[in-house]
Amino acid sequence: MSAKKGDEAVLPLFDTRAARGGAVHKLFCLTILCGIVLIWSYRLIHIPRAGQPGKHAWAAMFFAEVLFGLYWIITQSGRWRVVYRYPFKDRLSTRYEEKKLPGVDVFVCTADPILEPPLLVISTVLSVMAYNYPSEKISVYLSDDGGSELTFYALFEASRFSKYWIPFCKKYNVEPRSPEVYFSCQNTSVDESGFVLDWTSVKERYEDMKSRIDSAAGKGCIPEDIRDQHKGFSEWNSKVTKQDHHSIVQILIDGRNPEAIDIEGNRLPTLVYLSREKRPGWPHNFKAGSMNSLIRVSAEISNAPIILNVDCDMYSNDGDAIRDALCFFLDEKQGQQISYVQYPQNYNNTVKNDVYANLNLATNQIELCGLDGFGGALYVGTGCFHRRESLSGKKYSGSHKIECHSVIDNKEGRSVKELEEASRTLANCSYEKGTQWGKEMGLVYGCPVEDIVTGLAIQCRGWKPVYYNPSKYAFQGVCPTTLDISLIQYKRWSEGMFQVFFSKYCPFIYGHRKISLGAQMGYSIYLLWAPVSLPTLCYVVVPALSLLRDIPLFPQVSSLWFIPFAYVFAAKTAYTLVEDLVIGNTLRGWWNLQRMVLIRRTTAYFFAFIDTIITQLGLSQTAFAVTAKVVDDEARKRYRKGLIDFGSSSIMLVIIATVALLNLFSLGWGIKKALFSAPQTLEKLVAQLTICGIIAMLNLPVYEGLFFRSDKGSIPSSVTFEIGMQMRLSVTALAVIVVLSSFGGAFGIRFVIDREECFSHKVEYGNTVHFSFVVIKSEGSWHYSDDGVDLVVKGPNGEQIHDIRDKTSDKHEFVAYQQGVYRFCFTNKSPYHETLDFDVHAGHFLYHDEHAKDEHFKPLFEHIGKLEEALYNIQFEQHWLEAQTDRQAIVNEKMSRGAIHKALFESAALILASGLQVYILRRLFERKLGASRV
Ligand SMILES: O=c1ccn([C@@H]2O[C@H](COP(=O)(O)OP(=O)(O)O[C@H]3O[C@H](CO)[C@@H](O)[C@H](O)[C@H]3O)[C@@H](O)[C@H]2O)c(=O)[nH]1
Ligand SMILES: [Mn+2]
Repeated sequence: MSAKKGDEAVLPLFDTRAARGGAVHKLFCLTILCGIVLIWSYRLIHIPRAGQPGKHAWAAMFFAEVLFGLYWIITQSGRWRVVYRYPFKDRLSTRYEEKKLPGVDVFVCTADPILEPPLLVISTVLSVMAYNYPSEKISVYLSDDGGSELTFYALFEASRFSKYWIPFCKKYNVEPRSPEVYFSCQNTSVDESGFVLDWTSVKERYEDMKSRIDSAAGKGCIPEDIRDQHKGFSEWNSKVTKQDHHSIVQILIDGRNPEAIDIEGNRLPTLVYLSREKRPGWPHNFKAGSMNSLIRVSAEISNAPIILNVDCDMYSNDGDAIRDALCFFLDEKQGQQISYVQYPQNYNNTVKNDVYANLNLATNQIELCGLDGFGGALYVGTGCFHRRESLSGKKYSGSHKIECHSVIDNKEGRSVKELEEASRTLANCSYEKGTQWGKEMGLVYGCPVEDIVTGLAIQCRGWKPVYYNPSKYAFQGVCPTTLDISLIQYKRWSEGMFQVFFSKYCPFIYGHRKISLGAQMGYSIYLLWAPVSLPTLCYVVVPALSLLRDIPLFPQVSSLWFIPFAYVFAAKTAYTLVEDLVIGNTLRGWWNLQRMVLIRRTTAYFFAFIDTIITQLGLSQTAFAVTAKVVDDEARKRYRKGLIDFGSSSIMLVIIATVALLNLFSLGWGIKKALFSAPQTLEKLVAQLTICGIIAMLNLPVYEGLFFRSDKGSIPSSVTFEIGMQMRLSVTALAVIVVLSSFGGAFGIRFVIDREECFSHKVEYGNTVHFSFVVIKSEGSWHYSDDGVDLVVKGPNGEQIHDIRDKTSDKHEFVAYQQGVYRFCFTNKSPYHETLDFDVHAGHFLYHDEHAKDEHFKPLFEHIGKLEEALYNIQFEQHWLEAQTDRQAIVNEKMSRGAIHKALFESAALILASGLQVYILRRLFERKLGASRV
C-alpha cells in the first residue's frame, strides 16, 4: 500500500463527465426554437380582423403558445449541459483506513402511524443501520412527528432485532437491507447450509417481531409486560396527543457503550427516538421543523460531519452507498466545496407501464444531471447526504475539511441520561424563538417544498452540490398507487415550488450572481409547474370548443404556415418518445406518462396555481398533506393490474372528466363535419381534429372509468352528476350521443321558407325520432315578429303523427313503429320569408332494447339513454340560443358583432361555471387535505 500511496493520493475520488451528443442536440433545439418563433409570427400576422369570429380563441391560443414557448426555452437548461458523476470507492478504501472514516448521522422522518405504518418505518431504520460501514460510526435518528407510542414500540423492537439483522446482512452481504423487502422476495436458491440456517432463524425472528407489532397495533395499546421493559414507555400518558406533547428523546442503543453489541460481538450503531415538542399555537413547520430538531439533537449526541436524510419509506437499497457519497466529500481537490450529494428518488412499488408515471426516468436520468451540469443539483428531501456545516447554515469559506474522529466510549463522555436531558431542551417549541433557525440556519420554513428551497439557499451560500444517479439504486421508497394520492402529492409540490418563485427565494433574484443562469433556469423548470397549467388548459379546451363552432384556429394543411406547427409538435413528441425508450421506458409507459402529464397539468397544477395566488393574497396558509404509503387490498390489486384508480370523488375528477368528454364530443362533431362538408372545411380543421383526437385517445381510460367500469376505482357517478349540474352543458351527454348515434342519422338544416317546405327522413323500425325547429329571422330587418310556422309530421302510410301550429320553436320525439320515410312539412303563414333551423335525429336508443337484460349492463344503458336525451335538449337549446342571437343580430344589423358577443358570453359563462367549480372543488379539496393534515 505504501508503495502505491504516492500516486493514489493525486488521483481524484470522483470524476465528472459530460454527456455525448451535445452539438447535435443543440442544433435540434435550434430548429424547434425557429418553429416556435414561426408559430408566434403566424399568430401575430393572422389575428382575425374585427368582424371575423374567433378573436378570443385566437388570443387564448397565442397566450398559450407564448407561455409554452417560453417554458420550453427554460426547460432546455435541463438538457443543455448534462453531466454524469463517477465515484471511485476503491480509491477511498485504499486511502482511508476504516478508523479514519467520518461519522454519519442518519435522519429518518415519520409523521403519522396510520399513513406511514411503523413496520415500514423500522424496515427503513434497520436498512440504514446495516450499511457496510463501521457501525460505531453510524447513528440513526428517528423523528416521529406523530408522537406515537406504537412507533416508539416498533423502534424498540427494531433495536433488539438489529442484533441479528445487522450481522446477518454483513455476513452474507444480503441486499436490500430492509428486512421487509428482503424477506418478501424469493431469494434463497443458495444452498450453503449455514446461510439457509441463518436465513431461517432471522426470518423467524422477524416474523415474530412483526406479529407482536401487528397485534399491538390491532389492540391499540402496548402490553404491560413490554411497557415494563423500557423506561421510554413512561413518556406516554393519556395527555399525549399528536398535536400536544412534550419532547421525547430516548437513546435506544448507545453506540459508545462497548456493551452495545450484536450477536457476533460487533459494535452496534447508535439508535435514537425523537419526538419534538408540539403545542397548539406553535407552528411546527412540518418536515423542516422536524429536520431542524434532528440537526440540533444529533449535534448533541453524535455530531457526525455527514448527515444522511431519508423519508421513512426510503430504505437503503445499496449497502455501499455511504462510501460512494464519501468519495465526493473527501475528494482532496473539489470535496471541500461540496454541500450535499443527492440521489434520485426511486420506488420499489412501480408497476409495468407505470400508470401514474412514477418512474420519472427523464427527470432522474437527464434533467437532474442537466441541473447538476450548471451547479444546480436539487435537494429533493430524501436520499441526500449533507455536510453538517452547510446544512446548518454556514457559508462556504474555502476550507472545510471533514473531521474524522474516532469513537469515544461513553465512560469518557456524558451519560445517556445527561444526553437525553440536554437533547430534550433542543427539541422544545420555544427553543427556536428569536433564532435564525428556519431562516438562515437549517431547513427553510414556510414552504411545503422545504427541500427545494433549502437546497437553493445552500447553493447561494457558495456551496456546490452533487447529483449522483448510480445504476444500482441507492434508495427505494413507496410511490403513490392511486390517482388521488398522486395528484395531491403533485399539488403540494407544484404549489410549494410556485410559492418559492414568488418569494424572496425566486432563483432569478435570490440567485442572481450567486448561481449560474443555467441553474436559475433549471430551478424554474420545476418552480413553474403550476402556471404551465394555464396554457395547457387553453390547449385542451379552446381548440375543442372552437371546433364545435367551426372556427379554425390553425393554418390549413396546404399552407406553409402549417409546417412549423406540425414540426414543433412532431419533433417534440418524437424526441421525448425516443429519449424515454432509450432510457428504459416502454412505449405504453411513455404513453401513460403523456396522460399523467396532461392530468397533472389540468388538475393538480391548476389548483396549485389558484391556491398559490390565494396564499399570496394572504387568504390562506398551506399545509403539508403527508402522502399515504398504504392502500387497501383492492386498490393494490387494481394498481397491479394497471387500472387507474379514480377513487373518491375528488373535484379534480370533474375537470379530468370534463376535458375528456369535451374533446371526445368535439372529435365526433368534427368527424361528422368532415364527412358531410367540403374538403376545404376539413383542411382548416385538421389541426383541431388532431388535437381533440389525441386528447381523446389519451383519455381512453377515463371513458372506461366513466362508462364501462363498475369497480370501486371507477369514476363515481357524483362526478358525472357534478359535470351535468355545474357545467349546465352536459358534456357527458354530448359525447355519448355523438359516439352512439350521430352517425345513425342526425340531420340539421337552415333554410328560407316562403310558403311550404317538406323534408323526408328515412327511419328504421323502433327508432326514436327527435326533431326540433327554430324560426331564426324574418326577412326585413325592421320587421321583428313572433310569427310562427306550422309543422305537420306524417308517417310512411300518410298517418299524421304530429301537428304543430304557429310556433317559433318547438321540439318533440316519437317512436317509429313503422319503418319507412317520414315527412316533415312546414307552412309559413306570415307574409314574410322566414329562415328556419330544423333538426331531425333518429337514434337507436339502447335503453329501449329488450336485449339489454344483462343486469350488469342495464344501468349503463339507462344512463346512456338519459344522457342522450339530455344532450338532445341541450342541442335544441343551443340551436334556440343561436337562433335568438342571430335574430338579435339581424335586428341590430351587426351580425358579426353579435356572433362575437355570443362567443364572449359563452366563454364568460364557461369561465364562470369553471370558477364556481373551482371554488367548490377547492372547498372539497381542502376538506380532503384537512383529513390528512399533520
Ligand atoms: O409534519 C411532517 C410532515 C411530513 N414529515 C415527513 O416528511 C417526509 C415526506 O413526506 P411525504 O408525505 O412522504 O412526502 P413526499 O411527497 O413523498 O415527499 C417528497 O417531497 C417533500 C416535499 O414536499 C419532501 O419533504 C420529501 O422529502 C420528499 O420525499 C415523510 O417521511 C414524512 O414522515 C414529517 O416528518 N413531518
Ligand atoms: Mn414520500
